[in-house]
Amino acid sequence: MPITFPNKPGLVIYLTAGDPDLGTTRDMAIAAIDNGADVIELGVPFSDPLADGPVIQRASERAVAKGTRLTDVLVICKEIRAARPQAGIILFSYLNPVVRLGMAAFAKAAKDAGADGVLLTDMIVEEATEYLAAMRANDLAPVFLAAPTSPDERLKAIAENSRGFVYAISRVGITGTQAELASDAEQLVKRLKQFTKLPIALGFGISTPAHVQTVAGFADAAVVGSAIVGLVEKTPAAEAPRAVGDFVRSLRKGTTGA
Ligand SMILES: O=P(O)(O)OC[C@@H](O)[C@@H](O)c1c[nH]c2ccccc12
Repeated sequence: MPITFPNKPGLVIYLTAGDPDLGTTRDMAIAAIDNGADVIELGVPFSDPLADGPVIQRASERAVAKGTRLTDVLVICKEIRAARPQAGIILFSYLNPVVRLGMAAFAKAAKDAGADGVLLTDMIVEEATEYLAAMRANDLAPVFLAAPTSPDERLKAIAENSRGFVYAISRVGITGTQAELASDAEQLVKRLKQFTKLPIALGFGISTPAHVQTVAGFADAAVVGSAIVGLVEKTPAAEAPRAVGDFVRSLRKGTTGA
């Protein structure tokens, strides 16, 4: 399915799959969708998550320690797809687990699992020929990350090769919550808009309803990761889906979304 953002602004929710366990991740994804998430980023846990701040690193460690593998994440992807046919689902991974499976096999498995798109954090657009071919062959949307430090010609390549949306990183550094949204963010979204009509989703440091409202002023969607993963960390598994659903609903307060 093509990725769409029915709500204004769009809301993308990141979950580390397998934390606290795969069944709970599935139920949290469904609760997030039912409370206004347009797109779920289903994160494949990885032992060396370079771009991640401490909250997501800890979640990844817990999920890896439980033995969560890419193939397990594909299983819950399929379950989420079956439960909520209309939602956007992006498989979110570092390159390493994907390369181990093989790019072509991964793309086919992602399609079979009902994913709409893929985001590989450490895949750079300049080296993406095989990846892009595999995405195209399986009608999957490749999403690339754009950073405030990227020069215009990189932003252009990122925008032209992304499908579904472009992920704009609000600041240089690692994932994690912060009090104020970075001032670079609006400028980056403007620069990307020169090169594409695709929706621009802004991520890194968005954790409150006020942040989401601010983002709505200049971007098409907000990505929320660490705030959700941190909530999951401190909530007993049985209560986590409801807690995530309530939090997602609160993020929408004051917006025109669901
Ligand atoms: O955690 P934050 O600051 O809310 O940012 C979203 C982010 O977590 C999610 O999209 C993400 C998780 N791991 C990443 C690695 C690279 C880029 C983005 C990500």
